[in-house]
Amino acid sequence: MAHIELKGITKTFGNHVALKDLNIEIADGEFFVLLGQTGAGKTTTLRLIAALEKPTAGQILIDGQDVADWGAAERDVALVLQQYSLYPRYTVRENLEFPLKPRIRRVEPAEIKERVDRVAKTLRIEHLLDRKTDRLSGGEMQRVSIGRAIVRKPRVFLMDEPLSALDAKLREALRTELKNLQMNLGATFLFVTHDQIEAMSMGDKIGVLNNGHLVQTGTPHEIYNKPVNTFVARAVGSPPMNLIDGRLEGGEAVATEGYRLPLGNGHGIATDGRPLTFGIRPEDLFLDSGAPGEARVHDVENHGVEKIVTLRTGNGELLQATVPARTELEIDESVRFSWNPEKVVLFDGNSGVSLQYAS
Ligand SMILES: Nc1ncnc2c1ncn2[C@@H]1O[C@H](COP(=O)(O)OP(=O)(O)OP(=O)(O)O)[C@@H](O)[C@H]1O
Repeated sequence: MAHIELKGITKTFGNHVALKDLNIEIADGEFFVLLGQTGAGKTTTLRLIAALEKPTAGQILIDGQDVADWGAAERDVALVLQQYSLYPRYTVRENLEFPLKPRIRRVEPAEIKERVDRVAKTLRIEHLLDRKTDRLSGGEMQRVSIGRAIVRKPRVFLMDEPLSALDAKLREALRTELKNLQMNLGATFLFVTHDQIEAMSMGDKIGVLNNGHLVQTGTPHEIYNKPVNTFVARAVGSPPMNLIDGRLEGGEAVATEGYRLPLGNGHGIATDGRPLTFGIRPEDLFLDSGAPGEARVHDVENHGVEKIVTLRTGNGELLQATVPARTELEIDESVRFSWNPEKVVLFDGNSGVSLQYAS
């Protein structure tokens, strides 16, 4: 197990800056998720920690030691990729034994057997041990890939979108299993994904990466409820946070559209007239015949326990609200809406930075 620290890491490829002044601290035994869109720099971060790339600037510390001169073996990290890197002609058992065979590790045959059997049991692949890996399903192959990382008992697990090639149901099941596994092993995990649901459901901490910059680090609760800017606000939550442009006037949020909604206490730093973006989660926007906002029903999606209603305001702005499934709504029906004033997040209208964090 290990504590990892990236200090001021910059990585350039020619003129292209893949990572810029990245600072991340991952505690011993923590499940840290790096969330970002394609090209954000997620894989590069993992490759730097795994000693497959060298940083252009900055330091990587493992348990407080600068590992700049350490090779992959010395760093003792396991990398699990989206594509299963298994030997197809070998059995599952042989694939699991493989990382323990190099002479450098000197693991005794009896211990190899014991470790492989234990890992197979943990991952529920005991019945597959004698099967060739090219005869496995995608989910089984990914279990074996994870197993190959676990048998080695590495200090750190680096996982590069290991679930993204699987179908939705399997992904959901493996998400839970992987999280349980990490808790049982007490291992340090750095898991990268572009899937915000994966990030929210698995991470003890999430780091949101945008274009090589780490925009925010926090618990899933902090990232969801206190996004530092409108980028993070949009990156998590499904449907995403509603962002409404407007300004503050006498304690009310005045949307550019013309409707006014109340703002609760605790928003004292906002001055009248300043351009603002009001952020409100769909679960905090509600329909009520006496409410001040006017809109028409643009779309209704039935999700079983709830409905997601898209409202079209006077100027054609689209807002989303989650309402109980029993709510009856017709497309184009005229409705009134308001929000929970305590849940509104205010962002500067120009920079998009949350006023909670702005100076
Ligand atoms: N070896 C390389 N040479 C040149 N550019 C590279 C190299 N590796 C990565 N890059 C660039 O660095 C940026 C970050 O790439 P990286 O693979 O880390 O992104 P990512 O977040 O993992 O994306 P994805 O989700 O698509 O895998 C991208 O713009 C990519 O094109």
